[in-house]
Amino acid sequence: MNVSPHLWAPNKSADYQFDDSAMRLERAVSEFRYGRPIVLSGPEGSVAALALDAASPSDFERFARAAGGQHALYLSRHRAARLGLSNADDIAIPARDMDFASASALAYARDSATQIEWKPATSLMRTAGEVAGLALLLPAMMCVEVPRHARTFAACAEVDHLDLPKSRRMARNFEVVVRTPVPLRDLGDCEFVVFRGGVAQKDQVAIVVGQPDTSGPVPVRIHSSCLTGDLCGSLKCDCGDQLRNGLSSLKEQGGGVLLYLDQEGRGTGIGAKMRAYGYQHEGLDTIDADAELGFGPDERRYDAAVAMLGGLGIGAVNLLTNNPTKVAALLAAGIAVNGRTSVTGRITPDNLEYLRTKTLRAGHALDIDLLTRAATELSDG
Ligand SMILES: Nc1nc2c(ncn2[C@@H]2O[C@H](COP(=O)(O)OP(=O)(O)OP(=O)(O)O)[C@@H](O)[C@H]2O)c(=O)[nH]1
Ligand SMILES: [Zn+2]
Repeated sequence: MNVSPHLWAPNKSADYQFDDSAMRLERAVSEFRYGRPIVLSGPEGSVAALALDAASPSDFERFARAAGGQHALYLSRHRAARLGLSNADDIAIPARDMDFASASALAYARDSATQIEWKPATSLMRTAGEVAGLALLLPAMMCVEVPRHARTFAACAEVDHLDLPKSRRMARNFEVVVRTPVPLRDLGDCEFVVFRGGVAQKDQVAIVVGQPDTSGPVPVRIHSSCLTGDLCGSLKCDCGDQLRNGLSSLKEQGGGVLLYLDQEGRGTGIGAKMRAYGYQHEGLDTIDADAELGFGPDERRYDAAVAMLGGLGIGAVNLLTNNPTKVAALLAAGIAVNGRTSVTGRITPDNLEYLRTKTLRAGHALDIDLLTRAATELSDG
């Protein structure tokens, strides 16, 4: 049936305009992950960026051709420090004659060449680095300034320099999708509360054990997902034990809440975590292994946790953790932390160094004497 143009009266207020920061970021995150360039724009112009971690050699070549040789390799300050280039700056290394293998080696291989020319990264490149973080990609990308009116990257997803600061304000917009009872072994009645929101985030789950009284401080465990430890019983960390001991402790305390956050690998993602394991097998500790890949010691944010506690009507907690950053994040968000209890797991030959690094380098409240005795006993056989 043909509709006469006279009968079609578009309602302007119902148009799909989609001009918001979250949408632009989420599209850019998705494009980045598929190995396509994105464009970052600000008052100083525009920069196109291609995430090395997601790009194939042919994506790399295509980008280099489009950039006309003017492109540079962006690396985070953590990676720059590992290469001995800069302790303070994210950097940009001119890449005219760089091939895919050399760029990848500079981005994340050990013992890469260190005598190279570099400049501090521009602020738009740093914005691209943050988008890579949201996309759970390594903070390493090819970048090129896009001349005004150039059409080369016109089809690419675009992010405005203000989108990230704006999206940080949206990072705490979470809604409850569903609440459903799930009986759990040894714990009895529990309820799973699924939250959806944030920017480029998966759904997050709160597990309510028993019926905690939210009028006072609630026993709470904030647990970052660990596929290897929680699900598969990996001996390389204590996460699985902490998950189960944490839930049991909530029951013993008469009920409480476990927030299961989508923060695999301290917020770097399962891909980066497994790459970091490769470097741990070569002898690096967990923090240096992450730095080798360009990451800081802990890339996690706790906006989702704060939003979920708010959604559950919890304003004061007794936190089950050894991690001072979690306590600080809640306090900074105005949540009262009335107490802190340790949650521990088994010490094994495989997780001993992981636990020692947490204590000595990340300030976790674990008993270092106990860990040292365990190390001696394990080495004595
Ligand atoms: N990058 C990296 N992440 C790891 C490694 N081992 C475990 N993880 C991650 O470390 C995080 C552990 O999180 P949590 O269980 O919340 O523990 P935590 O920060 O140690 O603090 P508490 O358990 O609360 O004391 C999870 O995101 C794991 O996926 C590792 O070797 N490298
Ligand atoms: Zn773990």
